[in-house]
Amino acid sequence: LAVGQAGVAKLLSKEYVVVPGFVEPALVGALREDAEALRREGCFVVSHVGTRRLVQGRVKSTRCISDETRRSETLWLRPPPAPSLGNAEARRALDSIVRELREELAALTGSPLTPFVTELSYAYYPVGGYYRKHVDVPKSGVHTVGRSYAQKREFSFLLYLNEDWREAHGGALRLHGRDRDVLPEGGTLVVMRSDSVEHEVMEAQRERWAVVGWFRVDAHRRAPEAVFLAASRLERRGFDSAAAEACRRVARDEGNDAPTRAYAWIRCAHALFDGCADPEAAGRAYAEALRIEDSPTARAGYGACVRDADEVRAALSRSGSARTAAALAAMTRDETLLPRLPEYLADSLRWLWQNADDGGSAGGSAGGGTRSSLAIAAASAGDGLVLEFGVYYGRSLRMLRDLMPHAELHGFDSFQGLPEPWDGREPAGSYSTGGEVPDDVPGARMHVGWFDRTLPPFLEAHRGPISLVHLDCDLYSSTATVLSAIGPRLDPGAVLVFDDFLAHPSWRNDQKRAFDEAAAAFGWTSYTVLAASLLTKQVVIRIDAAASAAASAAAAAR
Ligand SMILES: O=C(O)CCC(=O)C(=O)O
Ligand SMILES: [Fe+2]
Repeated sequence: LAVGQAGVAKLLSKEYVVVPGFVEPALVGALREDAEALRREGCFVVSHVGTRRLVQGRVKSTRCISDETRRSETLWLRPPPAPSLGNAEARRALDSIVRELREELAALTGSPLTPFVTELSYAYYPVGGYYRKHVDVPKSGVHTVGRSYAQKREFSFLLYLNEDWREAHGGALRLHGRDRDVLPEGGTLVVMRSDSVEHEVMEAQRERWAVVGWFRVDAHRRAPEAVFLAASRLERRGFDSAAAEACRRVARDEGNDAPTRAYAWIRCAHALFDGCADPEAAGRAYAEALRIEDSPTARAGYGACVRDADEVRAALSRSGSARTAAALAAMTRDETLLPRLPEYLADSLRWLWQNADDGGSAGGSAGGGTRSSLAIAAASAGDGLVLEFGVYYGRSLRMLRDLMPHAELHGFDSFQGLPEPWDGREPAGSYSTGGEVPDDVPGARMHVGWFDRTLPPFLEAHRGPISLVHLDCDLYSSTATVLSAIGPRLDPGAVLVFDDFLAHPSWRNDQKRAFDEAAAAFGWTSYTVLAASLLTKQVVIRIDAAASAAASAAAAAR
């Protein structure tokens, strides 16, 4: 299942490539049936033409239904249709094909195709349907809007779903200026450059079905290929040794400029520290970064890796960033440092000193990271259900899998990103995977959708105790939704890992507020902060006392 080196070479030189038999007939048939079923359910809409574009800072829309240009119907597959409709398994298979295709094209063309914003749809052309000559994106460099940042379509791809298509059926894809008509025969893949290949769908004499999609690039940041690949590997896989190695290669490449190399060392260190649990190697990578250029991030990271207390102090005190100063204060318990910190950091630290079981340096509050927080949580948790809210590409879920190989693991995510903007920092839609659901966490079950829809039926069906909950969903509202649903099911000993609890300006109004409200509602009169990190903002809390289940249920009902 690959376009292959030769195919990609063709794509680069001719701007298009045709790959017959790219997908096997069984899957083509399943997708075709899925599309037909979804159309019977009324999911398709009449296809539009035109764009919404930013022109001199204003949105200019030419989107409309134009019979002159196009007669067809579309069903967008991002976000995905409800899994109960059609054949969701076939759609999942399509998702992984599209993902692999994107990764292959990114690797072999060097285009930084972003995983976040692949567009994907089913297209249906009735008898008499057509799409007149057009290019999929104007060359002028304007970008469609409605996304968190501008991304341009780079490659268009088509996968046809029709059995035994003959020339007499019409409906060919005509590639203008290239003297080529492609019959929409089932399993045939076409990839073309979105901004240059003029094409047309000739009038179909038979119903015509296709998968149509676009891979996009971030138009503002065309990184060098290797840096992109390393970064995207980190984004998806997060913290494994291959990611560390990819970053190390970029860092050692003398052809890259100093900021790129320093950045790559820092990301390499991050992968080593958090994924490979190898602080010594991470410390060396941070030191390499510091040799290239001094930065608070590298200093803070270095400080979190080295063992020698004096060295840690030296690294942190020279970093010049408020957060590392706070980490230093946390380590040394030096209250005289508090007045020099921004109020939200001083406030975070005071809270920590009041609540942590060892008085504040819990879990090395200089900076534990996701892995060490989860490891501390896993060590304390029982053997009931383990739930993660906010899965993204699944990197922390993979860590949980490693740490708790026998636990029953469940991941919850809409895979459509944040439902609302967070704290002015992350726009709505951040952390979307474009609907991609990670399928490589062994034994983990995924629950796709908004928490308030997926959680109640889940809790109905899973009556056993809940031992560990990883709340990586940022928002007050999402965290509150989860805690109010699972609160009645948390017994003493249950462990909560919050990913963004502490040490950001609105911390008292985000996850902390959701926790305080749940503690009041469910009678968590006593709890222990097992670990906290002023650098990475995580907090691990074990509930030590809870009102009886009946009382909590009553509290939930109030
Ligand atoms: O279905 C095809 O062959 C081409 C469709 C197309 O050009 C488009 O949707 O932009
Ligand atoms: Fe097109």
